[in-house]
Amino acid sequence: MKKAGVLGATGSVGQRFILLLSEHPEFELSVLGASSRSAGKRYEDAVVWKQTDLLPESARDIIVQECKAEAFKDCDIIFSGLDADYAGEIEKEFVSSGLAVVSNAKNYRREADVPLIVPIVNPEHLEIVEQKVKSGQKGFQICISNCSTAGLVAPLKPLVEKFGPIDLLTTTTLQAISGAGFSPGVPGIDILDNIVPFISGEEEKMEWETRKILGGLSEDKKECRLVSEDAMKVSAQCNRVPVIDGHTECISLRFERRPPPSVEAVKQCLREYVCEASKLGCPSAPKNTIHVLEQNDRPQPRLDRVRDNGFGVSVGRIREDPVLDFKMVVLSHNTIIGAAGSGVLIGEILLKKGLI
Ligand SMILES: NC(=O)C1=CN([C@@H]2O[C@H](COP(=O)(O)OP(=O)(O)OC[C@H]3O[C@@H](n4cnc5c(N)ncnc54)[C@H](OP(=O)(O)O)[C@@H]3O)[C@@H](O)[C@H]2O)C=CC1
Ligand SMILES: N[C@@H](CC(=O)OP(=O)(O)O)C(=O)O
Repeated sequence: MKKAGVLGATGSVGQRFILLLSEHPEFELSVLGASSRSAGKRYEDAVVWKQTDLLPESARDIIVQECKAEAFKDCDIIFSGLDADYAGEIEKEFVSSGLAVVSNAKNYRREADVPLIVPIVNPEHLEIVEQKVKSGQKGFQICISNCSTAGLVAPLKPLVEKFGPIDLLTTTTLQAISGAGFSPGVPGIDILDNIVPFISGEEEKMEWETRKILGGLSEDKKECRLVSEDAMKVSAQCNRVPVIDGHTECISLRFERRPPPSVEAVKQCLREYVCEASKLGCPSAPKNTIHVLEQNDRPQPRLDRVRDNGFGVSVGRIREDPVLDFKMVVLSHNTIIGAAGSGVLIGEILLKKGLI
């Protein structure tokens, strides 16, 4: 068993890490960290537990630590769900102390030598980490994408692989409230009977991160190369809706190549896609990476977000678009494949590759 540390263990993403790691076959929950408000307390006393699954027995009595590398020095991997206002400095100290950090925070996503990973989409970018480990470097940073971006790129990857570049892409999101975190979280008065058509920074993140995730690597495999803005124009509009978990996205896209494929070919391509983590036999990898739904009123967050335990992405209403080529509705679990689940799956891939 590898020892796992969790930073930001009391938050929305942190609680999901606790659930995913508490009975994991390869990782054991070892050290938990949060702010000084929580440090020194038993996890059960520090956390305001908001998951519908019960707080796992194995986590209850762990004493929460301050997020200092010294307390985590025996961990094989660190999963971070830290508030981005504090993640930058804390994660830097962990990496420079020789620890492997897989983070949900946005702070280092734009660094060229930091892979931005959605494990069901671009695990090949972990080659950057492989180079670092081979050269003797101990600590390294991996970032997990923004949660809406994770759902968006899942169907795009197999489509681009099979049918060539997508040059125009629009997405309108309907994002769950768990995406806004728990401290303080979205007030009931703002979201009940309502939709909020603004999520700070989200549209810019989606538009930029999509180009990094679908891009390649430099020749020496040391840096990421973005798809250029000219080659792929991405436009996102983000909305907060009264759903607890699961981000829905209405997307439209155009392929550069003419003529475009048929609707049936697009569905087939998505159905057949098997992510690398599944091929490697990672325990959390989805059986079906993409679930193509045929019912005309699906996917729906309450009904479809837990497909493949939240590691699978659902795509429905795939049809021709009179403006671009195709439109479809994508649903992904924001704290599982959009956050903590991706972290755990990245950890499993690192383990299979002997990088931790
Ligand atoms: N929620 C989601 O769906 C997604 C979130 N993310 C990102 O993941 C990260 C965590 O998000 P989320 O779980 O929603 O946020 P929360 O607000 O729910 O949790 C934040 C966590 O950070 C800890 N924290 C706050 N201040 C400090 C500090 N000064 N030092 C150490 N720890 C501190 C909190 O501990 P304490 O309880 O002690 O205050 C808590 O554990 C963010 O960077 C977010 O942007 C990314 C993708 C999806
Ligand atoms: N902004 C996302 C969650 C999030 O925190 O994303 P990021 O890590 O990119 O800031 C949401 O509100 O649903």
